[in-house]
Amino acid sequence: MAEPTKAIFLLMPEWQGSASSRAMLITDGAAHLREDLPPAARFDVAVPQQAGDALGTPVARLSSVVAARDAARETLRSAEDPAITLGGDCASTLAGLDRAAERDPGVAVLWFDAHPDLQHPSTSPSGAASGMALRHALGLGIADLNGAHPIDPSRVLLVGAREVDAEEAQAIDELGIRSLAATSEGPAEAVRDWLTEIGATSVYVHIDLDVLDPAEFAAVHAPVPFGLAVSDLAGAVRAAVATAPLAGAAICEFAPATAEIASDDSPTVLRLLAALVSGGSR
Ligand SMILES: NC(=[NH2+])NCCC[C@H](N)C(=O)O
Repeated sequence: MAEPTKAIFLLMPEWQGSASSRAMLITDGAAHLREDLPPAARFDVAVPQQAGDALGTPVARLSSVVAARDAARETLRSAEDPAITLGGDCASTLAGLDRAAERDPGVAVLWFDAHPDLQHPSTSPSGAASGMALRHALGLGIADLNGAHPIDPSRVLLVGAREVDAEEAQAIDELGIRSLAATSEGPAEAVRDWLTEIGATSVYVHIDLDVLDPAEFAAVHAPVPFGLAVSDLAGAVRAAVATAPLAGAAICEFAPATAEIASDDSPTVLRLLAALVSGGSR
């Protein structure tokens, strides 16, 4: 039997990085998830309440996104166990991902998302920091949001991206970022093979819930058809953490429109959490 991974949970109800007019549903979603997290391992990140200011940049609500990231960083400073950030938009991944890269330069990043989040602020169609999250993790955005420990693009695998802006397609090409289509058979095996091929010494798992097929998961702002089945996503995550130890993770964009949708879909989030800490058999 595999040893479960001991992890801490960072509840980070950040919505300011989202472009949706219904972004505040993320706050409701976070409140819902909070109840299911073990209190002893749960840390509430002090996300500003106010929308914040772009600070003269093209990034909407940048001041609040930066303040939230810094608050998460502070929480992580003394943490030993891998951290799983949840309850926020995709930019909520930044502090945990940077922490994982600081601790292990050999970390590999699995980016499960309907979008590659590789927009640069200067070309972003929305100004949403969430759509620029991976670019900043690579250290290729603006100084306010760039990671202090940039990930090498060769250590990133995009899984399930199917709504890709032209600038993002160009970046994927130029940076040589590998990707796996949502429709590909057996994502677990492909993920395992890739981690082995690049010699990953740990793995950071970013999950935007919109990577899932809308037929199986409704609690996102803007569902994108033809996504991953829940069982395929959970299986790929289990395969990943069985191949390399979990360095950290984020589960983002849980935005249930109603209490009923929240109740229907939160078990899926818990299933993904279980997969993240499943440890695998090493
Ligand atoms: N993490 C997300 N929800 N990303 C959506 C991004 C959509 C688009 N590429 C943008 O930058 O606005």
